[in-house]
Amino acid sequence: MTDKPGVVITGVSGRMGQMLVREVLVHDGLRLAGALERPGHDWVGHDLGEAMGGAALGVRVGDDPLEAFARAQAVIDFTAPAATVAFADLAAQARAVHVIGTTGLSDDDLKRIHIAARHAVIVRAGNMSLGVNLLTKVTEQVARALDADWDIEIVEAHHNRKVDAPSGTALMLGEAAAAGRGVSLAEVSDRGRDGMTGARDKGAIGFHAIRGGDIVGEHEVIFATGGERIVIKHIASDRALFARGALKAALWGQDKAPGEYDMLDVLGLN
Ligand SMILES: NC(=O)C1=CN([C@@H]2O[C@H](COP(=O)(O)OP(=O)(O)OC[C@H]3O[C@@H](n4cnc5c(N)ncnc54)[C@H](OP(=O)(O)O)[C@@H]3O)[C@@H](O)[C@H]2O)C=CC1
Ligand SMILES: O=C(O)C1=N[C@H](C(=O)O)C[C@H](O)C1
Repeated sequence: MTDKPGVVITGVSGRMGQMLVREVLVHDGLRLAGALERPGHDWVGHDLGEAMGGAALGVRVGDDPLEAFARAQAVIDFTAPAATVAFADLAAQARAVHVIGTTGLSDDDLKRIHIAARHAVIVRAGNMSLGVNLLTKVTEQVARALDADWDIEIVEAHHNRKVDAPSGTALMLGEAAAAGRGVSLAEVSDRGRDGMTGARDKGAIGFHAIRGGDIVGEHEVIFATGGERIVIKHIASDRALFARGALKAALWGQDKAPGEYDMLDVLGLN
């Protein structure tokens, strides 16, 4: 059926890029409209299916985002901050829904994404899974119920290829805990202690990152006080759940007004 919204996948040779291809090919409501890699990448000009080591798909890997976005209704983007910011401008020009999974974005990057969202729908989340998004709601509620005698620490674990820390998910959970406590995360955040740090600051929200092997993604929020501890944990064991969340967002965004949205909007948890 050609009237299904067409999706372009950026960074298509990446861990998430390839997972997104597999998931969109079996999706009932979306079709694969294009695949992109950066200019000079080995896959550019080759059939996507063959580049992935399988049968030909009849989709050639391109390196021209504007040309690809013009033929699509959605762009799904799990790449790197510099690429994502450039894609946000181009997706907005093409009026395509831009689903952003990329993490490690700076405040300047977020400002540029915010500007692009004046003209198109952008759905951005550091984690596209239902479980983690639900966990942010739970974290916010628990933090609201407890006072600053309860120390909050967030521990995340990922594979050894991950380039940013804390993870986007850890930051989402930190924001949720700070919102529940009625404070600004920027003011209380304490990242990766080392050396003679002194005693813990009351009210701090601590972040710790483990990197090793092929860990897909694990996040723990610890609320600790004298004599007791509450630990809330999410374990992702399959990247397909992030890809499925992103495809859900691409479809959800089709009839929305331009603006910035997140997975809580898509999942109806807001
Ligand atoms: N929100 C969520 O639910 C999730 C988010 N992520 C995030 O998604 C991002 C990607 O993760 P992952 O797939 O593991 O990473 P990979 O490194 O496996 O893939 C990234 C892909 O993006 C490409 N890329 C990087 N820079 C550019 C550029 N300037 N132009 C075009 N393509 C570019 C890379 O190409 P090259 O190899 O040539 O550099 C690569 O193909 C990370 O930020 C990660 O944190 C991951 C999982 C879930
Ligand atoms: O880089 C990854 O792999 C992941 N990144 C996201 C993050 O930074 O939180 C989501 C997931 O945990 C996997």
